Amino acid sequence: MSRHNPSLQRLLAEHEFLSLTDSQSRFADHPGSGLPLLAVSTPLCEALIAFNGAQLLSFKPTGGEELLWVSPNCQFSEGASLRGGIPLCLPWFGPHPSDKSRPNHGIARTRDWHLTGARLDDHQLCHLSFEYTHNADLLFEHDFSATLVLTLGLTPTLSLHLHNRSEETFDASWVMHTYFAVSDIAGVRVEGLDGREYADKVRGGRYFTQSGPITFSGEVDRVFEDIQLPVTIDAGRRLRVTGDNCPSVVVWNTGDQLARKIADIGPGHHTGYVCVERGACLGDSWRLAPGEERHAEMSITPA
Ligand SMILES: O=P(O)(O)OC[C@H]1O[C@H](O)[C@H](O)[C@@H](O)[C@@H]1O
Repeated sequence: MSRHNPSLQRLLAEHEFLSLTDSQSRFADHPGSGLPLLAVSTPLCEALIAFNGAQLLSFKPTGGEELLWVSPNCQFSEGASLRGGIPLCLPWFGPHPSDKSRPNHGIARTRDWHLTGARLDDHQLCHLSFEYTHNADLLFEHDFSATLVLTLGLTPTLSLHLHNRSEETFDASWVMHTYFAVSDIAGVRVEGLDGREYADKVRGGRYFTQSGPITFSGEVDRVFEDIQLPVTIDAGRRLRVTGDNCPSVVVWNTGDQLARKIADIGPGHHTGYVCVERGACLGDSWRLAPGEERHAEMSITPA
């Protein structure tokens, strides 16, 4: 388990801005057996990260509001997929392309990641590196390593480095699946996709053209490819989601009906979040040759 790894113990001892905490004290009354969390406290922000998935669960700029939503029914257990924050879906997005029995959205979000680096720079930006090393197994047959670097200032930036350590070429699709906290989904608009084609997962993956901003009056599950520009969320506050090498944008909310059927969301809780995800999936997926490394970055800023 991550909390026993020597590099974590050394980094905790070296850096006052880092401490260990747990889900029971930070997310009281949530189901599950509990998880260790890394707490970050700097002059610019407060944040919580689960080693399970290297998942940013909470981010609050100093003097500002919480950016991320965590479901009141999020199950905090080792190896669970945590419903909220920014899960990293990797090395496949959605159902596995050829074997539907494998977990949705790959394996990275449910594995244990190691904190391998931490520093606070001269501008008080906190840089954290988390690593996951995958040795071929029954769920994904290729060796790879992934590094997720979180840069936390008044805003968060997440960088992904993916390295094919195997001797074969493989395809990877992935997204940073951000759950943004909103006061009511009914008033949310997602802008910047007008006129673009999307695969509508609510209508069997068929393609349609977006007209105007995306609004939410029921289930929305749209995948846009080849989007180079930022996307803006208008939810009272305005947030810009910018990607570098993140050409895919996924916009998701369950709506009322589907929320009732998903145990870790539950009746009425769809109103508190909107997912606007950036990455590389469908036709934007990555093909990595043996030894190849690729890099991508997503940042979230006020618009
Ligand atoms: O329930 P999960 O496996 O976490 O997936 C949650 C959602 O993720 C994405 O946004 C997909 O486009 C949705 O189709 C999916 O339902």
